[in-house]
Amino acid sequence: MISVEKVSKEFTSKSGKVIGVDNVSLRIHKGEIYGIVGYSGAGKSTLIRCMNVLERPTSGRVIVDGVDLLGLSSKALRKARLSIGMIFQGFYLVSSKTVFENIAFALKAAGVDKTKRKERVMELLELVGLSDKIDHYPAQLSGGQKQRVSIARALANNPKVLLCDEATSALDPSTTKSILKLLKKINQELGITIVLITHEMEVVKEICNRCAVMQDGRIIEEGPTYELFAEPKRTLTKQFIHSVLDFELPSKLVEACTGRLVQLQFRGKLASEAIVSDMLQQFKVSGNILHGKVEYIQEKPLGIFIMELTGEELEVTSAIRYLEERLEQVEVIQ
Ligand SMILES: Nc1ncnc2c1ncn2[C@@H]1O[C@H](COP(=O)(O)OP(=O)(O)OP(=O)(O)O)[C@@H](O)[C@H]1O
Repeated sequence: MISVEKVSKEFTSKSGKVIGVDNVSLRIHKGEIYGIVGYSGAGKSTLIRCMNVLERPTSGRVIVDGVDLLGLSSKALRKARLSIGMIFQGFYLVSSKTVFENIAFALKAAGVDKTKRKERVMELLELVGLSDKIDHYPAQLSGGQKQRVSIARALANNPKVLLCDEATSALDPSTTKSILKLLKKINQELGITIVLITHEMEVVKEICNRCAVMQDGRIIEEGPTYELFAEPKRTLTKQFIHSVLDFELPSKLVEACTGRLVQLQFRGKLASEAIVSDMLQQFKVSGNILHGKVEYIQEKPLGIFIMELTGEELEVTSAIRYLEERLEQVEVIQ
């Protein structure tokens, strides 16, 4: 659906040239929710803005739904952009216009007649759950409601793609969840391909089928979300994953441990199998779970547990080997 081919974007500022995006190639498939994660300044906004040519790449190609956007005239580009909706962290609603007018404006700009506009706005407000706010002004809405209006506006002309530029970054965690749920519904029910950029791995974990990690204008790692969480390769990816999955034991607790501390990772259906209890039955060791967490990523479980194993040295070593043979990841941490 979206093909970004060797795209670079260079800015010229007073202090010289700045590279926003550095030779990025990406393929985003029809119907998926694709996340791009990175810290501030990584180039995420520039990259997503290249996808609808709000930012014109210095080099490379951007193809959306088979159309090479950089080869289009201004008029043809305006038309092509109707199939690419976009929402932003700051909502960008017109404060002097009501919810109805904010959404109807996008339809009017696309030449939709008055009766159809009314019908479509009602339909969109129903979809985003704001039918009762049709005559409200943006100032009378919460942040989450404003984002719902901007989603309705972005969907007004039936786009095939929705680009989300830090769409939940200004929202509290529970409002973030409700907006992510709405995006998922839009993806599933309307089949709209969604690209979102974020600095929060939690957002990626929640809804993205695949994701990319960006640093210094480049994509440094990419893949299905579950695989990235289970087996991150790059240091930065690990840092992002740890913000969701990791936990630290209090140092006093670690110091007081007399046995061996192991960190176990369970993946997929293995998470529900009784490997640990089998191990405890087969070896003369006792196991004390000190910490544990199971995250569901794309509905597949990924669990991490820290256990203290105590017993005769040989038994503990054999028990660890038993676990190593059955689990994807076993790390002796002390
Ligand atoms: N219009 C511009 N002029 C000059 N430099 C720019 C411009 N826009 C972005 N940059 C630079 O390009 C790099 C990437 O910025 P970008 O905003 O894309 O990053 P980001 O990952 O989206 O970060 P943030 O989340 O803070 O917006 C930064 O070094 C930034 O300073």
